[in-house]
Amino acid sequence: MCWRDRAGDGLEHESHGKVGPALLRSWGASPSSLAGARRRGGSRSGRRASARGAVLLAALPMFRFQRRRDLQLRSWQGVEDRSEVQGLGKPSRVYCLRSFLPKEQVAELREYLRSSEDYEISSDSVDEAPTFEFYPCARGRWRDSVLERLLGPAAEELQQLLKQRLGAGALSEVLVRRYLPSERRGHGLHYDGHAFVTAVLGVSEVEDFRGGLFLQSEAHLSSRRYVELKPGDLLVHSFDLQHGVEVLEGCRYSLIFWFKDSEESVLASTTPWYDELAEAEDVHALYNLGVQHELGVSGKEQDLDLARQFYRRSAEQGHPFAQNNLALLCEEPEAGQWLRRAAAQGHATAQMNLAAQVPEAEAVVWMRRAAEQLDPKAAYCLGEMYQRGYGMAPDLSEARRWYRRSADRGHFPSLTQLGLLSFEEGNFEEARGLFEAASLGDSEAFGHLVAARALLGEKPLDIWQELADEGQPEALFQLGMSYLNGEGVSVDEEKAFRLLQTAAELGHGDAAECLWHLEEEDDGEYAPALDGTSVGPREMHEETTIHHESTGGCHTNKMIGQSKNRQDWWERKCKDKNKDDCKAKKECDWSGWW
Ligand SMILES: O=C(O)CCC(=O)C(=O)O
Ligand SMILES: [Fe+2]
Repeated sequence: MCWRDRAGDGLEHESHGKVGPALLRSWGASPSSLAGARRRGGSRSGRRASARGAVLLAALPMFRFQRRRDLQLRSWQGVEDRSEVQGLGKPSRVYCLRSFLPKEQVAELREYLRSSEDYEISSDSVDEAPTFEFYPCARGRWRDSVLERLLGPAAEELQQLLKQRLGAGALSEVLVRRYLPSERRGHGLHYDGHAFVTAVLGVSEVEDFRGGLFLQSEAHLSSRRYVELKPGDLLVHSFDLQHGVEVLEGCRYSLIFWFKDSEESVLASTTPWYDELAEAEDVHALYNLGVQHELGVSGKEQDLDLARQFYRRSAEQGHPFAQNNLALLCEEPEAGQWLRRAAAQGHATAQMNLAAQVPEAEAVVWMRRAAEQLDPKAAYCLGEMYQRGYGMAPDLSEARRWYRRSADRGHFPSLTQLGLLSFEEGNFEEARGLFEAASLGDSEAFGHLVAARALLGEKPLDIWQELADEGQPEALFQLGMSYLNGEGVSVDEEKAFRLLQTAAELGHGDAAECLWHLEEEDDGEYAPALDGTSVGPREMHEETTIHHESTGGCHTNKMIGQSKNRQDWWERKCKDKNKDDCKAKKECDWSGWW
């Protein structure tokens, strides 16, 4: 059997004969579609919510705000809810400005987001599935005039508020996300590792979906609490709060503002606040610096020794993500010890990693623990264990059940597996439907889709052509390879190159690699075919590779935390850097916001 790390850490682990998932690291989220190649998604408005009012609100563990007060800002007056989340170290504060955006404005926003055709389907930095997101504002610059009109004043008000309260704050990105049943269902627990302060605006009506944004104070799912955001409510939190999204039913739209500490950090894409906090042994800052040095991102050089040092300092304080990532960077027996510590805390990623390294019977136990925590990848792996009879008797109905559970949580490869099971049973129509749904987020499904359609009477090349005409990168690649090798068509190198080039531009790694090798082999012979493109195949290959390495393997992290000595740090920063804001801060009740 071959298990491939679909979460991918860029290394494409494969272990033939040995069952077990490849090792998964824990990263924070990053603005993924800003880095690396992009693909444009078509309009999905046809798939919009039909569930409004039909979603039954079964009891979910909800996050409760403890305090409430009236608040007056420059152009907004309302109620602020506040609470604390106790994880590692000091409690982390969370604020919610109720009805920050007026109803009519949110209704206009919602309609705009529903009909927008701007959603990207490039790989997410956390789980590598298509993002279904877009950035109306990037690096502090708006690029969507409608959203700028609707949200610009609110972003400005927030920025002023942060400057007043914290002595720092500059709008970095605004991000729109949608969570529809056939597309994306959530985001695993993570930090917004690049953002100093995050503000999430409720967009959808609460009856349109079940679940949504959650905060989680410990590694295990049992500490997960969902936050109810009505349309227009704004949740504000700092970089040390771990959170995620899990839409259990229905459709949800969300709008996220990311602020950095200063305009310089926005322009340079850096996160200087971690450097100061790490000096005070802040467990979250240490972890985030570990990630940055491991990947060489956010202005940090890639340096695995430094990454190990930062992870170790965080892991020793009990941070499960740091323990997991450190385990993957050190030798046995230390590696196994860290992994067991993280898994014992309930960190699903570490449980999956451990399952990859222990004997079969124990592997099943750890994988089941991870799968039962709603982890879609673990559910997929458990399905595969049932299908293959790994550590237990094969059981196809249990395999299907776990694949279905995983697919319902948005894991596209599980749909491919379900399709293959239907295919093997000769149920080609059903298989075709499943492969079609899977192909949205799993490029492996394309080959199966073509096979199923061929068995239903169509010509494979016609199908690839049809999919290529729709701009599917895998189809462009396959068709390109057919023209290159003369498979089913006469050889046409120029056409092949154009197809491969388009596929590579859309982020198809194999296409970029193929172009790169061909250019190497043929010593620039094909250069004319590549004229007029801004990025040559070599650069494209490198870009795609960097994209995979920096964003892959990103199963996310499980802990909410808070920064030790943060108050001291803010005070110091305020004193050193912004005396005027410091004065304003005192007038504005410093104790309220951090
Ligand atoms: O969809 C949301 O409300 C939040 C998404 C999120 O946490 C993120 O994009 O980092
Ligand atoms: Fe986030």
